Amino acid sequence: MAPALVQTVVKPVEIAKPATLPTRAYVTFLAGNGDYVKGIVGLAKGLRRVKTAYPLVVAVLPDVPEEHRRILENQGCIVREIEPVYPPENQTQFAMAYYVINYSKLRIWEFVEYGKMIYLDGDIQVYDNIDHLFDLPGGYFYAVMDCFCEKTWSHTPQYKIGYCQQCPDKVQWPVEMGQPPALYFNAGMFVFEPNLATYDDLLNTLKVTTPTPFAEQDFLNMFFKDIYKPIPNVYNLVLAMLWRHPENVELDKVKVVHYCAAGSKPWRYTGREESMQREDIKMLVKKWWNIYNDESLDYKKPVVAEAGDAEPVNLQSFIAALSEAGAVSYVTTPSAA
Ligand SMILES: O=c1ccn([C@@H]2O[C@H](COP(=O)(O)OP(=O)(O)O)[C@@H](O)[C@H]2O)c(=O)[nH]1
Ligand SMILES: OC[C@H]1O[C@H](O[C@@H]2[C@@H](O)[C@H](O)[C@@H](O)[C@H](O)[C@@H]2O)[C@H](O)[C@@H](O)[C@H]1O
Ligand SMILES: [Mn+2]
Repeated sequence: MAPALVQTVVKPVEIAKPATLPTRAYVTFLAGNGDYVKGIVGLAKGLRRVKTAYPLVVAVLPDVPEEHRRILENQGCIVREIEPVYPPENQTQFAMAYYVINYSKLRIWEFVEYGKMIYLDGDIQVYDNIDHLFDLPGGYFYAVMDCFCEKTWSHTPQYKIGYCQQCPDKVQWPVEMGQPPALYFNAGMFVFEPNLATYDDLLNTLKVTTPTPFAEQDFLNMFFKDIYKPIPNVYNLVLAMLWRHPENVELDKVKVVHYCAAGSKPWRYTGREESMQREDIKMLVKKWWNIYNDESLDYKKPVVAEAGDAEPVNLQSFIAALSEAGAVSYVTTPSAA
């Protein structure tokens, strides 16, 4: 006798709604049609290598060519165009002339579809998973303390007296110079919460703030001074630390490397600049290239099964599985035959 026709009545299963976790993402910034796009491809592959659970958003200025945007999308990045942000008219000598474009980073506070983001410069590589930083308590600005010992700081009083926050006891801050500088972070990596009110406040404050040599890094340090919380150097190794404060670096524990020292950008590395022949620098540049060239780390678009090519489902085992889940009660009806 033909098996009784099974008429299934599928009850909607009450699926507990997950608590609305804030959406999270890494975000970086790309300007121009030059070779920084390689930095961001390397970053995207590096994040995949450490199996991050979150996407990488790339805020691109209008001058980033279509071809570069395609390259980044093909590496699984979410490409978002932003408008440039310029500081007020000024005569400032930036530490690097191109720093003026870095103010455009401020647009990322407008990405409010994300509850929490980790910003990473395009010349950064992530060698260990740092997703746990998204669980840091809200309401603060987290970043790693910078170093004042490179020539790029020669315009500052701290450089002139040899004071650095990385070794505050080596050269005491003289009483006659007032308060030592507030803790100062490197703006190549930070954990922040996009927020429209903060965004408006940032842009309005920028309009009335005289630009200074480290451009948006100085500005962000001033703006977030009261809620800035330092996090360990392992989350943003400013390369100069290797020769300026080796006592503060345990290279095998470093999770994030920031290729910001002059001549250290891996995709432009020639080894000619000062300190660039160091064995640790050569090792870190090679490490970056190994990831950049590793095709197994390229993005693979998820295959979406077309309706036609779905595997035939064994209805009985499917129903049995549903009934086990209590989702289905079915009534047998006399067979048609
Ligand atoms: O021509 C440029 C210069 C800078 N940047 C972006 O701005 C960030 C900050 O610049 P950079 O890292 O060169 O500053 P540094 O950390 O070396 O002072 C870079 O990492 C890139 O993400 C860019 O996309 N194109
Ligand atoms: O626009 C200003 C930039 O200032 C910072 O770079 C500097 C800073 O780290 C100095 O302390 C180093 O001496 C120097 O090498 C390095 O380039 C940020 O990394 C970058 O993202 C960006 O904010
Ligand atoms: Mn950088």
